[in-house]
Amino acid sequence: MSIIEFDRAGCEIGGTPVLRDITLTLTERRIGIIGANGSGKSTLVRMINGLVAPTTGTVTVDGIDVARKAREVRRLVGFVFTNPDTQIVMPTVREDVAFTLRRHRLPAAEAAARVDETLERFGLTDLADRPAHRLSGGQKQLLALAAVLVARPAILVADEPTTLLDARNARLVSEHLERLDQQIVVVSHQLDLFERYDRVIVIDDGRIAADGEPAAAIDAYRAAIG
Ligand SMILES: Nc1ncnc2c1ncn2[C@@H]1O[C@H](COP(=O)(O)OP(=O)(O)OP(=O)(O)O)[C@@H](O)[C@H]1O
Repeated sequence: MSIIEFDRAGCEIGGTPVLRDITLTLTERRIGIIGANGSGKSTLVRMINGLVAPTTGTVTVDGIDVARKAREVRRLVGFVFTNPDTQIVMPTVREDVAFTLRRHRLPAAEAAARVDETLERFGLTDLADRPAHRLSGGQKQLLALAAVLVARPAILVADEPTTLLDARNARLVSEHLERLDQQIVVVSHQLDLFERYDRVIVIDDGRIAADGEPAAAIDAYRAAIG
């Protein structure tokens, strides 16, 4: 697993502190982040791939400073957003997954094989030539995952990846997430998603309010929100 390290990291946006003094070393395979609306979860996970830079302290991934070397960090850290529509950029399912690999300069046959293998893994083979924007919400989220994971990042960060999905599709996406070999960091309000995770961190008003085994951290969060 990679080492994600927050060292007294803080973030101010427009003069307002959003995260304060976060010190964390994340080495577990499956990490969940929970907390109330506006507590700072998205900002925290966006720091892991340099989408947001800390305004104090540092965040590093395997020793690489995300503020200084965001591009290098993004090769290690894939990011999936809540709304897959914001991530789908190509007309068809296959083209969208293949698009990610354009920067990788792989031999064409190898790139095609990787795309096929990734489509298969996410149950998208039969939909490969369909217009991506016409997929269902669940299929779109699987496509967003496939398009990020085809590049084989060491870490996958997912910010509320099941929020827009119905219960069946939410379960499908969360099962795919759990099966990944990658280290995953997932933000969700759907607390049962984290039952089998290795570690859960509770964020409250920009600070770490609890951190540990899922059951204990979730109980602490439930107690705090009454
Ligand atoms: N780009 C921005 N400009 C202004 N304020 C921002 C920006 N990004 C975040 N904030 C503020 O920072 C705080 C934390 O936001 P963040 O999105 O990290 O919270 P969150 O815990 O992910 O919330 P939610 O559960 O609602 O998604 C909020 O008060 C939000 O309004």
